[in-house]
Amino acid sequence: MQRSLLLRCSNSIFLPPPNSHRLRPPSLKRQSAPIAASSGAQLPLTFSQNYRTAPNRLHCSVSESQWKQDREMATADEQQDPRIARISSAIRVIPDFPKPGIMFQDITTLLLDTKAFKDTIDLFVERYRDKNISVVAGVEARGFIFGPPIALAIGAKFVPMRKPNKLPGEVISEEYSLEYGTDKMEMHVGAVEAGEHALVIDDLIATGGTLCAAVKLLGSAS
Ligand SMILES: O=P(O)(O)OC[C@H]1O[C@H](OP(=O)(O)OP(=O)(O)O)[C@H](O)[C@@H]1O
Ligand SMILES: Nc1ncnc2[nH]cnc12
Repeated sequence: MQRSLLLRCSNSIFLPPPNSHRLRPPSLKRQSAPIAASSGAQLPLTFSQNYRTAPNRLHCSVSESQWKQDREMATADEQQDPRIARISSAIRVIPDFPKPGIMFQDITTLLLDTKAFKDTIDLFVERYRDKNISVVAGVEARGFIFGPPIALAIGAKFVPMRKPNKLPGEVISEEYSLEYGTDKMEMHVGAVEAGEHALVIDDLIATGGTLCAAVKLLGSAS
């Protein structure tokens, strides 16, 4: 089993002040492992599953020990790869946006830093190439920024997971809770086939609701 890591966790939810937040590199997490929780556990940014062989083993929960293990591995990664600190510092943190108490993780500043942006994509590509991933599922909107270059580089198709009523074809949907509200995610029927390995890409995990919805959607697509 490989690690579950993430690009950025919303510090308003899980962790103390912004400076204690560090960028975590991407990694592969397979269906056999629990991936996420809404009860204080940090979640993976990316997720790969083979939902044909074991669809019922998918859980949006992660144990405390798994969480600690992921943190330790992430810290080790940060110490070993100098790109991670640079990427982390390129993400601007804006307190009280869009409402009091939210520490908004603003990745637009990362996009202005050409090296940090490229390093971000490269980290994911290095981790996920040659892993038999045929689908990169990008979560609207910020997963549309990071997902396509990763998909192209690893030779996978890109599947947009969109806000409701945006996709013109037949869709499957999943409702979920956000840090500040609720939303629904939709995916085109037929975009993903049974047996494919999918990698979910988004910029940030706060409650984990979005990631869980994406994983459920992929699971029900098979
Ligand atoms: O872990 P969660 O609590 O589910 O939150 C994480 C999600 O929230 C943000 O998107 P948002 O819904 O704000 O939409 P946007 O990207 O369109 O602004 C972020 O880009 C993730 O998709
Ligand atoms: N803290 C946060 N920063 C940026 N985007 C978010 N979406 C949900 N919570 C967020």
